[in-house]
Amino acid sequence: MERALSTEEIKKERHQENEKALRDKLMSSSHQSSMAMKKVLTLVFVREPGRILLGMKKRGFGQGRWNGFGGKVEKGESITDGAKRELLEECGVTAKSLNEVGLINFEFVGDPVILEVHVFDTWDYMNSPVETEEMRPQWYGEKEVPFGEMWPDDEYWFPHMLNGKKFEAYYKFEGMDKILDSWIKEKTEQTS
Ligand SMILES: CNc1ncnc2c1ncn2[C@@H]1O[C@H](COP(=O)(O)OP(=O)(O)OP(=O)(O)O)[C@@H](O)[C@H]1O
Repeated sequence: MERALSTEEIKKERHQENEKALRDKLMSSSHQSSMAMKKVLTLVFVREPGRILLGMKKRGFGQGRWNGFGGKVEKGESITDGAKRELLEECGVTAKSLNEVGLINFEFVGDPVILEVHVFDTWDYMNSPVETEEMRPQWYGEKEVPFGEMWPDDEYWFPHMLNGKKFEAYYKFEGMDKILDSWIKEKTEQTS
């Protein structure tokens, strides 16, 4: 017959259980981080007083949604060079300078790839936007941004950008429409 455990023995057992739980947690998180892959992307918004340039994505990831211009940073390219290249390729605009406005990490349930999106804006650019195979550009008043036809995260961080505030944010998606978890923090510096 099993005898009752003493208080000391119970404590020891609990301690061992906690240790094991902690070990499992650490192992699974280091496992995850060794599995996790990052894809570095850019997102650029052309600004003018009171209005912002958006593009309707005509194909690929985010098709059918209004967004800024951007895409994957290529090997050997700096993030800002990648941002400028995508802006030019997607709507014919050349940014003379870019302001860093935000950094967003996106996670999709079931996908080990984390998207690290570097968000920029520019007030200093050349050429009028033109439609390309990838994007149909359109100016929107800052108060008429069509959040209903954009990525659902946009409505949370756009106000920070429109107010000239830098931010860092995280969104965990289930599918393309549902945000399960998120945080956002504003940086103290002003961008404009
Ligand atoms: C999940 N919530 C999101 N909210 C807002 N914006 C998001 C986003 N997720 C991705 N984005 C942006 O969408 C573009 C995709 O670019 P994407 O077409 O994949 O890149 P690129 O043009 O290099 O691809 P191809 O090489 O043509 O396949 C890129 O600007 C990226 O920053």
